[in-house]
Amino acid sequence: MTAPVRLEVENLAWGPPGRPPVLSGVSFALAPGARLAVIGPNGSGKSTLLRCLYRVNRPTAGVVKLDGHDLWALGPRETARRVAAVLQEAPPDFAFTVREMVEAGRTPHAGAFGDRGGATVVEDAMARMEIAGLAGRRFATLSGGEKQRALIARALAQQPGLLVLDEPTNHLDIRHRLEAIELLKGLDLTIVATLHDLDFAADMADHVLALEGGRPAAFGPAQETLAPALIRRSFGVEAEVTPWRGSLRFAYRLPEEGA
Ligand SMILES: Nc1ncnc2c1ncn2[C@@H]1O[C@H](COP(=O)(O)OP(=O)(O)OP(=O)(O)O)[C@@H](O)[C@H]1O
Repeated sequence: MTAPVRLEVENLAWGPPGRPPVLSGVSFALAPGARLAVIGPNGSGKSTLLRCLYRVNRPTAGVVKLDGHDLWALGPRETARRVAAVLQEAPPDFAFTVREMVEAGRTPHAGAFGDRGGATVVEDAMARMEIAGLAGRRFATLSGGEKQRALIARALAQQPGLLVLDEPTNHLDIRHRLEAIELLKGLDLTIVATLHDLDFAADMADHVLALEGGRPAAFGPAQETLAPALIRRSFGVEAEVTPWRGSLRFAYRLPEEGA
């Protein structure tokens, strides 16, 4: 099992070749085991930031460091041992079964002598996501929520030190959403997740990074950062924020005409 990583992002920028950056000036640090929710309106750069964290987008400026090592100085295999990603884009409609999908998470750990203990890790990951009963089914035949749980199971089988998730509660029903959040909180991992639902951001995260137009608008402890002023500024809505069982709950409405 990889230990949770310390993640440092320093003055990060990314843009498509020959075009202005769509993400810039992003800096933050997470202690090992911290959980960050990245929030912000559509098109604010959340997925772009995640792509920089799992080594798809090479920064055009700045650096991403895992335990002090530049992500781009680590090879892809070394990165895959440390970072797992659960993305919104479902994999193509291939013929893999659910078990084979989850087993694919073990690839970075397979050495010359195979992957000792890997089968147990795979079974454990499927049990945690309640998909053991679906192990023999073709992934492509699963419901949206079942697919999402299989993708999280694959990431867990990878035993990363950093888990990056793009809208992990998408497609999940209310109970599975709450269970997924509890599961993430129970993992001894550093976590970065984009979340549109601020209730779940407050439930899951100890820190929040708000992006606006590809730039950081706020970074700090979740309970302090998720305040009405930030929500109004970021999303253009009025918010009432209520403490609730150690977390926060949010009610919204559009601003009154002329307000
Ligand atoms: N490869 C690319 N080429 C051109 N523009 C891009 C590319 N990737 C992202 N962008 C642009 O960068 C901006 C940020 O996109 P991104 O997907 O990171 O936003 P987001 O905050 O995740 O949005 P959403 O909440 O809608 O998922 C958008 O305007 C998007 O069109």
